[in-house]
Amino acid sequence: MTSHIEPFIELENLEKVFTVRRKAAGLFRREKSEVRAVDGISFAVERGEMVGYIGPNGAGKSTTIKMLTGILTPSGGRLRVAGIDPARERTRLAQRIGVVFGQRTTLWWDLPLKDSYRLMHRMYRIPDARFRENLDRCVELLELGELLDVPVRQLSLGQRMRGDIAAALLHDPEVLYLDEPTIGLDVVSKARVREFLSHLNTTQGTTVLLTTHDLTDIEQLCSRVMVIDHGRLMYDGKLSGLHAVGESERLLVVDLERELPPIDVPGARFVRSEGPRQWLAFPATASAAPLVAEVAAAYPLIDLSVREPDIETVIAKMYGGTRDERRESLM
Ligand SMILES: Nc1ncnc2c1ncn2[C@@H]1O[C@H](COP(=O)(O)OP(=O)(O)OP(=O)(O)O)[C@@H](O)[C@H]1O
Repeated sequence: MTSHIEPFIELENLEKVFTVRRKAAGLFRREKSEVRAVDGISFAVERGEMVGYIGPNGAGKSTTIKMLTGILTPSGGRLRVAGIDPARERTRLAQRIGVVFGQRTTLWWDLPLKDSYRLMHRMYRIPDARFRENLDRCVELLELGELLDVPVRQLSLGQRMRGDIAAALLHDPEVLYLDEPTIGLDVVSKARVREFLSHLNTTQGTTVLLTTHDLTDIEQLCSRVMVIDHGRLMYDGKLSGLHAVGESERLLVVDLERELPPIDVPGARFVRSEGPRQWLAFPATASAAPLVAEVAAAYPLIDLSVREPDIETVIAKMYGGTRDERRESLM
């Protein structure tokens, strides 16, 4: 036994290289090429942290998560989750982690929700009392009561997602990996999922690693965010710092009573207009309140809303070039 406290998740120079064979000129020739999906990533996450793991499409997020669960074996570097090497002891690790993939379900499609839970009860050998306690808590907090007898195929996306989150938590995992848990959900379902995750983190101390394209998920849930691009860690810190590095802007969408010339107020830049609606950009690090007050005082308003920059835009600004340009440079 070592006496010092180890971080709960620890990556040191982690790598994953895929070899892809592509059809080349000539009938039987195939060219081999390498994709460095994860290209030397190091970070440590303490127990109880809730961390956002973000980046553009193809950045290497899912590949990292697959290595953290033991589904994929690293090509290089070192990896530990709760002191366990995931690829070598995948089954032992499975007892301690929960995984939710927003784009695919771990539930049995044709079975009522509660039957999927019963199967998990047996698969994970969860003690009866513990299972019942966890299920009751999830049913209450995720409002699953009326859905337990419904076959999974008949659930809406938001209901299924809540069902999947409960499924990942029945065996009391110490760490939860969430890959796009709010993708495709309506505003109300997103809010419910976020509220639940925040509650889980504060009451159970569950360590959470969250991959998402929705900046609001990160803003509302994570005190720390890591950005990866081209398989490398580009940023690790507070979300506000990311905005500053990316020099990103938020948008104020203004609905005027009638079509008017571009709004001119200090601290904001006119972007475009469409009839009586105008879009103004202002620094993401600035508060919207003074700007809203200025616009409201000087213009006949019907409505106002603030749009957050999406992560892809922030990242594109951080490293220059558009997403498509970066994607092209990958090929
Ligand atoms: N099994 C595989 N074989 C070959 N290449 C792969 C494989 N899995 C992933 N890749 C490649 O590795 C890179 C990283 O992919 P990954 O799925 O980890 O990205 P991501 O950040 O999760 O993207 P997204 O947001 O689109 O899900 C991409 O270039 C992808 O094409």
